[in-house]
Amino acid sequence: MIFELDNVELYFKSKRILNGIYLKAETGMVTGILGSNGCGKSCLLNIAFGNLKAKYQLIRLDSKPIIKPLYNTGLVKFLPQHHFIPNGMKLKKAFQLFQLNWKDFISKFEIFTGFENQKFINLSGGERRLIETYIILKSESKIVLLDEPFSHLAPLHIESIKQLIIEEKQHKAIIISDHMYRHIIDLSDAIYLLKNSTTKLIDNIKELEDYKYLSVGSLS
Ligand SMILES: Nc1ncnc2c1ncn2[C@@H]1O[C@H](COP(=O)(O)OP(=O)(O)OP(=O)(O)O)[C@@H](O)[C@H]1O
Repeated sequence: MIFELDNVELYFKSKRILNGIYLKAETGMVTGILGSNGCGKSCLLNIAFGNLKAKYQLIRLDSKPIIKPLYNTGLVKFLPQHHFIPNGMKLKKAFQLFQLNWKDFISKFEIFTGFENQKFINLSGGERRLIETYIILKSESKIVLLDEPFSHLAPLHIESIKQLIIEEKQHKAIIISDHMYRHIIDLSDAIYLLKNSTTKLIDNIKELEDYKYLSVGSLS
């Protein structure tokens, strides 16, 4: 499946946030979005999901325009920056709702053994992020949108989530944004830099320094 987001123009009052955006993602690929704070990465993912309506936007799936919000197609899962599992929900209930097997999860993340009756609110920030990222990555979809999945995660968990992303991309198109640019560079088959309201497809990662997203020497 090929997902395209095209010709996006977003304003908040008279402030232009996005303009002339193009982004393509496809099954078998991880598409990374990099950009500085406030450049519009979360807005872009919310527009893709259907949470936010821009002044102009065009979404195509396999070249066909999609008019209804993408979340209504049943094809997409979205990890937003904020938590989406209710505080009082037990973990086993969250897994049930997303039709995921708790034992499969435990086989990858043993430290959660015995946590199935815990309420979401009783987990640490990193534990909550890990559970939500796992649920979004593993549950049924064709397109996955991940907004800062690595926030609050310990290095070993980041490596496990990266491994999961590599497994899941075999049958999904994955779009990911995070400030941990080295992990994004590692994982991505294509990278877009969001700067001056628009996307630039990065051919050579040195361009990330040329466009002043990174300071010179960061990549050496
Ligand atoms: N509901 C809103 N009303 C007004 N302005 C908004 C709203 N939501 C976002 N913005 C503005 O739009 C811009 C882009 O926000 P966005 O959250 O997409 O940035 P981001 O690239 O994800 O930033 P960060 O990396 O810091 O999370 C920011 O200047 C933000 O202040």
